Amino acid sequence: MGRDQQTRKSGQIIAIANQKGGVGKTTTAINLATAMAAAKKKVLVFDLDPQGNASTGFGVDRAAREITSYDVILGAAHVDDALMDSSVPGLGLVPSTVDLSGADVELADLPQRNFRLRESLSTAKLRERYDFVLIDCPPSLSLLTINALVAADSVMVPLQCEFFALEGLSLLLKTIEQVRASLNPRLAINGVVLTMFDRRNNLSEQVADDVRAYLGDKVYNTMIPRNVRVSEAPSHGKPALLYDHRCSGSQAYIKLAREVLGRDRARAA
Ligand SMILES: Nc1ncnc2c1ncn2[C@@H]1O[C@H](COP(=O)(O)OP(=O)(O)OP(=O)(O)O)[C@@H](O)[C@H]1O
Repeated sequence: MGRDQQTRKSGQIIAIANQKGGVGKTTTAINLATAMAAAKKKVLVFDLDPQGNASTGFGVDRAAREITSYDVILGAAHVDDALMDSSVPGLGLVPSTVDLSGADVELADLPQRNFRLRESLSTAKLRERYDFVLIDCPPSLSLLTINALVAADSVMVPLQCEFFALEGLSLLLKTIEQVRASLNPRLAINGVVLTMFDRRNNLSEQVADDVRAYLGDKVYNTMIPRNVRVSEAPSHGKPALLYDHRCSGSQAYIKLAREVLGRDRARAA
């Protein structure tokens, strides 16, 4: 048994969230999970986005997604019934399909509607079985995202280095605060990851400086560069780390995983 498995009581559930679309949530879920698995961690990616891009990005064909996160969150299936092996050793996946887009309306009428995911994950004892569970959230502050924030120990926020980045962030931080106050007091901010950073663009630098001035050490030192290999990888059904592990994007996700694991060890100690 590894040293940090002896010292840490339980695995961490991390919601990867930002209500803004296209900021790198799915790309971060796929590649951070892969880099963690390469570091010998047991990782589960829970696809909670009806677009199902995390599932596609791991090469899971839509036709193969029989039991999905939709069934799990509505309580119609156990996590283990939906669990699939991904193309990465040691990395499991709960896939999603477009069915999940109807879940918000269905959840609204159910008892304990904010706690459905927490209940399903704890029934499956995922904290005892995995070092990390990464939940890929949809681009909204819907009941799905609230369920993820209620189930999680912490939130990781990918933030695209562009002009309106900070505007959306304050709404997200307010939502996290509300969830902490009423539904999940232990919810922490795991960290903010700056994505699609473009060194040649002054605006990218400016946004990164502003975010660091505003959030201090909540922001990871590692920035994910804009890199065409990262955007090509999903169409090959592979994480960027398997598609081209030497590209700058893959290397950045390996660095980010080291930083996340280092912070996790420090927290556990
Ligand atoms: N570092 C990067 N370099 C180049 N392209 C990237 C990078 N990160 C993400 N992309 C591309 O940007 C687009 C949006 O990324 P992604 O799907 O990860 O964002 P998202 O926040 O999950 O989106 P949504 O909100 O729609 O779920 C995708 O086409 C992805 O391939």
